[in-house]
Amino acid sequence: MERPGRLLLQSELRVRNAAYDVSLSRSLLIWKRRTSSPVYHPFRPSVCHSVPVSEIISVREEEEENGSRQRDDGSWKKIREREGKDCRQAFTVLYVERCRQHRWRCAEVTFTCSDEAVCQHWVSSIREQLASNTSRPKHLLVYINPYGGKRQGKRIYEQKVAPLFTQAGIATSVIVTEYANHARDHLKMEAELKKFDGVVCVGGDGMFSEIIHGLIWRTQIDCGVDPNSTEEALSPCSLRIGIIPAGSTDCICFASVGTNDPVTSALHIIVGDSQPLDVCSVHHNNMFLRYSVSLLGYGFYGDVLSDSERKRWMGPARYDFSGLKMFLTHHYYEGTVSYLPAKGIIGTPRDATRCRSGCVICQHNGQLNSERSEKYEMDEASDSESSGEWRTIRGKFLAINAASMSCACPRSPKGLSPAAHLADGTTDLILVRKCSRFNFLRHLLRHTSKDDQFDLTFIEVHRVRRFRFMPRHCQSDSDLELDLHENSKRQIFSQICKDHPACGCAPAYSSWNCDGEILTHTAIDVRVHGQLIKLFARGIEELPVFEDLSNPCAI
Ligand SMILES: CCCCCCCCCCCCC/C=C/[C@@H](O)[C@H](CO)NC(=O)CCCCCCCCCCCCCCC
Ligand SMILES: Nc1ncnc2c1ncn2[C@@H]1O[C@H](COP(=O)(O)OP(=O)(O)OP(=O)(O)O)[C@@H](O)[C@H]1O
Ligand SMILES: [Ca+2]
Repeated sequence: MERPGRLLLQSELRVRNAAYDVSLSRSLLIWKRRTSSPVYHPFRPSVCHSVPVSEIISVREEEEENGSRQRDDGSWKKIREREGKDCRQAFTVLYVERCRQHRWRCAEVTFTCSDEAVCQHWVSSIREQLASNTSRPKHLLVYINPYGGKRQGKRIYEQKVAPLFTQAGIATSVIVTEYANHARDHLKMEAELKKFDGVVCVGGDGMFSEIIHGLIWRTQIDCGVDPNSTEEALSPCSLRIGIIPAGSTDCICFASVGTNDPVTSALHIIVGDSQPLDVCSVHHNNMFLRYSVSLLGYGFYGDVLSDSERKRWMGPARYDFSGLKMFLTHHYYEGTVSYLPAKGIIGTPRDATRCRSGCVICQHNGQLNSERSEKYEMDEASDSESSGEWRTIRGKFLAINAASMSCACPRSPKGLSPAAHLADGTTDLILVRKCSRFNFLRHLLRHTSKDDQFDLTFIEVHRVRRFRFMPRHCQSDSDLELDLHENSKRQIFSQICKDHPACGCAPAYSSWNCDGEILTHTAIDVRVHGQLIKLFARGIEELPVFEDLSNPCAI
């Protein structure tokens, strides 16, 4: 609980006709029921509420006419007329109320006071406090994907989010995308980012990935950095991004807020939260492909995604059907993984830490990472293969997953890598070697339970800063032209085999699932850029501990 600062205002006001002592300080609004009778009522708890000023959404005056009160949205609210008393002034405070499972909702309380001047003073004082909070957005650029998830993006925004933004006095420019990559291209070329202090993504993980692609690209261009380079450090984006979940997995929203509820996300945007986030850049032979913040998956998750793309009409259920189909098909893929283990960090993929609000591991490793990037700039040779720090693993894999965050989502509440951190500058590389369906099912089941996901013999996990993957069939460039014919023949066969599952042979290639989009290449080079972007979120809050004695109501 925040300690109350210096008192700014203190009055006796009424809430539903009961008398309350109401006080406003720099950090808290408190209203405490006056125990009217001098005798202490041992059974009546002295009702006291306190709300941090940083979580007040807005304050509005209530006009009153003949005993009933008109709200801003035109609906009428009866108030009990006080016999013979003069007309009373009233104002309503809207504030964040925490519910179960990290959900937030907008609660309101109406104060009536006898004297109009007092009422005006309260409204203007609270408004002054809100206006002085510079981390709150004033003008947002909103992209709505009408096509993702259950195709409810527009309805979700219009019914649940826009009214809250209006209440909070936030101006919005809304763009409903008409085709894939519309948002990315608009951000790259047309958007005048100077006008806005935030971007809102109404859609799923794929839409978010598209938006950060546009935003990061634009930021590099504006800062004179070549976005294609594999060695140059990228410039961080100053604009925060809010996610209104309207997709099928929504794991980025789930892992950074703790729930995929649109109202909760809208409230985190309104109060102006800020959560840094790692971003992976993916290249193929020095050509930039895409950014990833949640899952880069080859093998199982890649096949699930490519099979589900044809079933988008099923909405989110498409993943379960494709998942079952790919589980039964049980293909494995050969290739070589090389990675650069993260040095000098605290935390491992199998420790008991969890990334929560104010995560010390992200703060510690994040700084380390920024210091390192200066050093890195100097002697970037240190990262080349010759430095000997790189590890290489060759083998047959059912899945190769790089989780830059826990990837917690409704399907898998703990996530693919429960101890992964949002902003620690690393990604957890999970290698699932060829094994029996039974064992693979044991591994999958652990995604939905709390057991240690990695204590199985055929699984290994490494916390890395960079990694590369080369499928076995993809020869190194030198001898490529020699058996190009051989290769293309094999690719043709593998394509034929892929299209006709009846044929028993396993295809040589899977595809990479990059935040829910299929990558165009399988041989990739991935780098983690620590805390490259920021979300309108605060990480998953620890469950509220019992009100400690420093609770302002206890005074
Ligand atoms: C038997 C129960 C097994 C339950 C296994 C649950 C695993 C769920 C793991 C979810 C991991 C989500 C990672 C997030 C990736 C996102 O960036 C991306 C874009 O949104 N989403 C997907 O690629 C979407 C990926 C969604 C993959 C769903 C896979 C469903 C597997 C079903 C296997 C059933 C086997 C049953 C055999 C009897
Ligand atoms: N107007 C549009 N028409 C067609 N496709 C679009 C449109 N707008 C965005 N897209 C594309 O739709 C794809 C999927 O969108 P999104 O990720 O929001 O939904 P989803 O895939 O169901 O959710 P998740 O990624 O969480 O599983 C994105 O790659 C995005 O580029
Ligand atoms: Ca990370």
